[in-house]
Amino acid sequence: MILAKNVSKIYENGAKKIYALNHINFEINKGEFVVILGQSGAGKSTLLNILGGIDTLSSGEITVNDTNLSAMNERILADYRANEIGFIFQFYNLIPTLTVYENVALMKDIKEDILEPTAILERVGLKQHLKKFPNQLSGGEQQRVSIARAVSKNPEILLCDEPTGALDSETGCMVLELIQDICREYQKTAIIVTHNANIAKAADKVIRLRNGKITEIIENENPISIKEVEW
Ligand SMILES: Nc1ncnc2c1ncn2[C@@H]1O[C@H](COP(=O)(O)OP(=O)(O)OP(=O)(O)O)[C@@H](O)[C@H]1O
Repeated sequence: MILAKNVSKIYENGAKKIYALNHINFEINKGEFVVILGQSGAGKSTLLNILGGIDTLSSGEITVNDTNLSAMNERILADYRANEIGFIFQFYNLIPTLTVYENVALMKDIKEDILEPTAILERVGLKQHLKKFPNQLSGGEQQRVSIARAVSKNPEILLCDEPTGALDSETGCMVLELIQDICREYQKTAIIVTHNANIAKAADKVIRLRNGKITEIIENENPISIKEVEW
């Protein structure tokens, strides 16, 4: 479904070139739960942003369902972001002046036929909180709103950048479990960037980055459930 061939991303800093991604190759199949691991500066967010169509690569090729991301013009890329991608960020990025319901329903402005916000908020366990504002919720609850928002567009791919980074380990575990369950139920592909190597055993595939290069790709035949992960 996603095929990356010889992908590089270079930032130019004066005469100095920084290879945020350095000739990487990988493949992600539909429905896979993929974890991207690596230390700070390894290139994880750069990769996620390119996959999400909010950044561009310098060379190489990424195809998603046989469509070449680099060949998309701005309008097609905007459609790709609207239809194919759901983003989940570390700090939730909810709009503080909108209610829980409104934060999800807002997606109608991006895509007409979204999943019904109340149903999806019910699925993530927030039925009782529809009229609350984000600052009246815990961090874990806010992240569940952002999961509902990402899933409401019914995209094929969920991109999650450190989704548990601001949460305690127990809440983080519940959030990851929810992402994993939702991906299985709705048959989504999830790509999760994290510093936390413990969740690797729960992934179908682990891509390990270091200084912009892939050092290892592991495929787990029998991934464990998030519940079984030792934190
Ligand atoms: N806009 C930019 N301009 C210049 N260099 C950048 C830019 N964005 C990222 N970089 C550099 O590219 C490299 C990869 O950065 P990236 O943010 O992808 O790493 P990361 O693995 O996500 O790190 P972290 O875990 O700290 O978020 C780093 O060396 C970073 O300094």
